[in-house]
Amino acid sequence: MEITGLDVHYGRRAALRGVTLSVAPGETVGIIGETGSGKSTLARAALGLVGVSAGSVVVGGHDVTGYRRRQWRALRRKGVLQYVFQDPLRSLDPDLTVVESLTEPLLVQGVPHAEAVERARAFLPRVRLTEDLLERLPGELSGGQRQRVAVARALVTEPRLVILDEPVSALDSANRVQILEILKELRADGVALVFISHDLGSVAGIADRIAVLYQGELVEDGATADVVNRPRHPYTRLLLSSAPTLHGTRSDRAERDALRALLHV
Ligand SMILES: Nc1ncnc2c1ncn2[C@@H]1O[C@H](COP(=O)(O)OP(=O)(O)OP(=O)(O)O)[C@@H](O)[C@H]1O
Repeated sequence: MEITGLDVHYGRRAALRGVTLSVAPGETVGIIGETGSGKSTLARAALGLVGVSAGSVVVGGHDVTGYRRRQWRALRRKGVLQYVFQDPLRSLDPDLTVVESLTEPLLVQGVPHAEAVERARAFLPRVRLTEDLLERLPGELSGGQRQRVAVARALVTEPRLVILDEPVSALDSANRVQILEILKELRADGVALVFISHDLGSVAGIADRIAVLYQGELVEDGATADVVNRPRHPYTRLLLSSAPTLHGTRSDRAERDALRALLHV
């Protein structure tokens, strides 16, 4: 995915300004930022769910910037990109059983029914789900199971790119760790992941690169180790000092306060 000079407005208010970001095949890019920084807007723009006022978005070689709804449907049908939202109930149709949710994207691609069911079954162990759940509705699953179904649905078509918007934020810590482990394993298939989170700690263990959004602008973009060990922007330093587990020590509150003052937050 190549995002270049992207501006998105809600009415007259800019939610994103001049955002440029590329995601290489098979790469995992973490996008972090506080609430309101524009993370979900970036995800929505990349998925064609919100109009852009300037710049371009290219996904899998397709310039999708001016795509209409019908073109988006055709692109999704090709299985180029998929998504997982924070609330699995938004990624899953509440009236479809697990097996129906998992086979639907394959059937849309023209995969025969029996083969789709077989591929759905075969995918279950990869997301630590068992076959006895196949006939359940999303409402009959735990939150962690639901999110694992949402991840399986996104990946069962073997897309080239998956955008995950706060995929672990609604989960307890055990389920969070489990989903992060599952995502790490799934990366081995060569899928590119865009992992959006307000929590640097969730992203740092999985991302090859980290991009930092601050008030609608990308203020930092680099290899994870560089961003964590040598952050350039004061806002990144603030995020790091608020995630003490990354460095194994409790950070200095005075430094945090000084950074906050610098950033006016
Ligand atoms: N549909 C909308 N209409 C008007 N303004 C919106 C809309 N959606 C988001 N915004 C505004 O755009 C800015 C960016 O919002 P966005 O949801 O992208 O941020 P975020 O970083 O994903 O935040 P959060 O972590 O809380 O989800 C915010 O100021 C928000 O109030």
